[in-house]
Amino acid sequence: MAKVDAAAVTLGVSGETLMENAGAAVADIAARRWRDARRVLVLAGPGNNGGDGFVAARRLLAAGHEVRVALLGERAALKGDAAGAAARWDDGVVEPSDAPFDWAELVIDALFGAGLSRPLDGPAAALVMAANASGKPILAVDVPSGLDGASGRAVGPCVEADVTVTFIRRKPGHLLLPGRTLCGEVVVADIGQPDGALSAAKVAARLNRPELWRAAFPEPRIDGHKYSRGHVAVWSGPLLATGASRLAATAALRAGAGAVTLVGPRPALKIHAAHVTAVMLREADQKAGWAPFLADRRIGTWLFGPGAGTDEEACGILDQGFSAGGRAVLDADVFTIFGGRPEELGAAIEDGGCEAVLTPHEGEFARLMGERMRPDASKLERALAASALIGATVVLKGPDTVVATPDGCASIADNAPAFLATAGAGDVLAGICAGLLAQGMPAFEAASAAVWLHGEAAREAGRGMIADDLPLALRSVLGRLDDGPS
Ligand SMILES: NC(=O)C1=CN([C@@H]2O[C@H](COP(=O)(O)OP(=O)(O)OC[C@H]3O[C@@H](n4cnc5c(N)ncnc54)[C@H](OP(=O)(O)O)[C@@H]3O)[C@@H](O)[C@H]2O)[C@@H](O)CC1
Ligand SMILES: [K+]
Repeated sequence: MAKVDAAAVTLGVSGETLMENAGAAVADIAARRWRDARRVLVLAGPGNNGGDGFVAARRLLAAGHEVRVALLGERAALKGDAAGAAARWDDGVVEPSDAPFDWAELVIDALFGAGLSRPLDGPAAALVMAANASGKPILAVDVPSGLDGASGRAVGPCVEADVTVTFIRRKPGHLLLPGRTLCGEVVVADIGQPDGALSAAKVAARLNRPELWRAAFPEPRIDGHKYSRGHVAVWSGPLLATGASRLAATAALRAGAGAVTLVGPRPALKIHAAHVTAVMLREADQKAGWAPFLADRRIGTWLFGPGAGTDEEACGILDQGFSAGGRAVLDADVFTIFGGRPEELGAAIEDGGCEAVLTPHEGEFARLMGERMRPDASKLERALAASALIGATVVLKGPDTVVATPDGCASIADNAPAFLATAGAGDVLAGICAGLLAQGMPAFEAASAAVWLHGEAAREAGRGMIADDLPLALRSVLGRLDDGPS
């Protein structure tokens, strides 16, 4: 944002104008969201976030509100645009310790934004804790004070906002947890930044929405047939662990793959046979494994991991997958097999000439990566670093699932409902992903689409859903995709 700011100034829009527009947007949203709030307390900090607060204070006063400003730091110490904004505030300011929380009906948090450089302590921490304890509605300017907008982390005390008004674009911290919950509802306001200013920032991460991948989403062709829609091979778990691979296989089919085959030992297939109809079954010869099947020219995509096990036999089957090449979705037990050895996983993927998508949750990710990650790295940074190290698309799952590619693209999802955290849901996600890859969707788009569809399917199924419900719920979600952007 600092680069965008600088580019805006070069393109003829001053910092003063941007700040005026930012403060105006805050005042406008405050007045519209809290129509009945007459008494507004603005908490202003020592930088430009505080400057936005002074602009909002002046505008709310002009609109007929009663406004008080509590300033952290000395008025004379304000610099640049913030000093200008404070100079146009004709009233006085009060000390933070005198901030009239009891009097206020709305609190505007303009203490710290993008310039937060360390955990809050002393009077700043006390003011943030008093704001949270006041029970009054809080509108945060840019980010709740104390939240790191780049990582979504709050290393010290942090404002818990009801609404956060940010500018130009969401920042990763608005989406990554715990940031998302500390922000409340996020409103993005334009502040008159000139066209072209945004290209100054290399935007690596995007919000996961259909607009991101819709153009690459596979459309069935009227002259197509089941094999032209892609064939997915899913390695089955053993006799007493077939459920996970069956969930994945069913999901791959629902995601539009033309054909899906569960491959495994006969005793496991007998269990599958009692459950599936459209999913095909193929016995893997005890010696030859699934290598002959994968060598079939129609199998372009294979999925290994859910319920697969980690014994020597499972490792051998996984090796056969790598040797077969093609597109691979690697989940669950793969991260135990390669625990602490991500470089070796990367080498196996590369040697096989595979295009791989890995779908670990946080626990599996930690197991796979061992000690390699900086402890303070954000989820976004960790997913990008692992993806670059391994040479595969990484789907780091959670309520804020990040999809990252080796060339530095990322998406962050915010649509998964809390009740999606349930047994088997991850297997369904891996299956959707495989189903989309099999239809030729590029890995980043396929993985991002799978994550979004998975979240929407859970919403569609509603509370009380279990993983078994998700594949069927995909039908309505896919149907709505045709209705245009949501
Ligand atoms: N294009 C845009 O996006 C636009 C952005 N705009 C706005 O500008 C905001 C960014 O402004 P900013 O860069 O001045 O930083 P800001 O957050 O006010 O804080 C810096 C001050 O806080 C201090 N400080 C830091 N940490 C501290 C701590 N823990 N405890 C105590 N002090 C601490 C730090 O001191 P220092 O670290 O130097 O000692 C410095 O004095 C942005 O969020 C948005 O609201 C709009 O106006 C226009 C367009
Ligand atoms: K703030």
